[in-house]
Amino acid sequence: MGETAINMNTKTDTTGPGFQNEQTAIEVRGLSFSWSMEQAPLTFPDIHLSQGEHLFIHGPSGCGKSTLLSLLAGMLRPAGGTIDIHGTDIHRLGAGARDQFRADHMGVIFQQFNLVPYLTTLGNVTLPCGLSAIRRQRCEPDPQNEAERLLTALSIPVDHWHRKITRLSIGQQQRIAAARALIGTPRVILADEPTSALDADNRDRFLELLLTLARQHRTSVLFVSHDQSLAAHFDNRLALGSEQP
Ligand SMILES: Nc1ncnc2c1ncn2[C@@H]1O[C@H](COP(=O)(O)OP(=O)(O)OP(=O)(O)O)[C@@H](O)[C@H]1O
Repeated sequence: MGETAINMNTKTDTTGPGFQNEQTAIEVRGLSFSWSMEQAPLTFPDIHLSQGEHLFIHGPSGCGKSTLLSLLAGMLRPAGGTIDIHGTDIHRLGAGARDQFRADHMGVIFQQFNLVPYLTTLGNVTLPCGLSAIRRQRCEPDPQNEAERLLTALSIPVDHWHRKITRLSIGQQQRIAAARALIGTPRVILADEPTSALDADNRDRFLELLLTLARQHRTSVLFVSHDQSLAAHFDNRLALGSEQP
């Protein structure tokens, strides 16, 4: 078995303005993961992100960006290393507690959206509030109103709000996945290629809204994208694989 770790030429710059003395949001140390015995393990650079910082993660296809987000979300278990989110080592939690921690504190935008096909747009957006009392209590004034405000900000027409999600376009579904991640202001947003299905106008509006809301609520954002033109919106960048930052 070739156990050579994939060479992760990395550069991380987490010296964004004004965050040096803030509370640590994410601390990743010595992280590695193996998909199988046949594949060389993926190794990841250490990450330190203070509360409210935004990190842009990029790198060539297959370098491990989605795997890293799944590890951070607690959906994959590392082969080695630790992931602390706001002081909790998430992989020391049992499966149920880890799921609840994710529901309470993380908004995840998956590459494949993971929307619930039999629910409406509003049903999908308010879903995290049914799974987490913390997220529900943070909605102003209530989950329905916050969902409507997010959908309006993301330009989803009112007549789509009560439609089944499968009757919406891919670009609309991607924005609904974003609204679901943002509702109830989680502490951390993990976004995997969240603008891949959007045209340039919607992409810019989406990114502006995501980062504006995140700044207002001091939410930390880890944002994965191939699209290097988006890097300028972020204080901090992390290059995985052989690509130069
Ligand atoms: N379910 C899986 N089973 C086995 N190997 C996997 C699986 N998912 C990913 N891999 C492998 O892990 C490595 C990292 O994959 P990952 O999807 O994290 O990369 P990525 O940087 O997100 O790629 P992309 O930019 O194409 O989405 C790749 O070599 C991939 O083939």
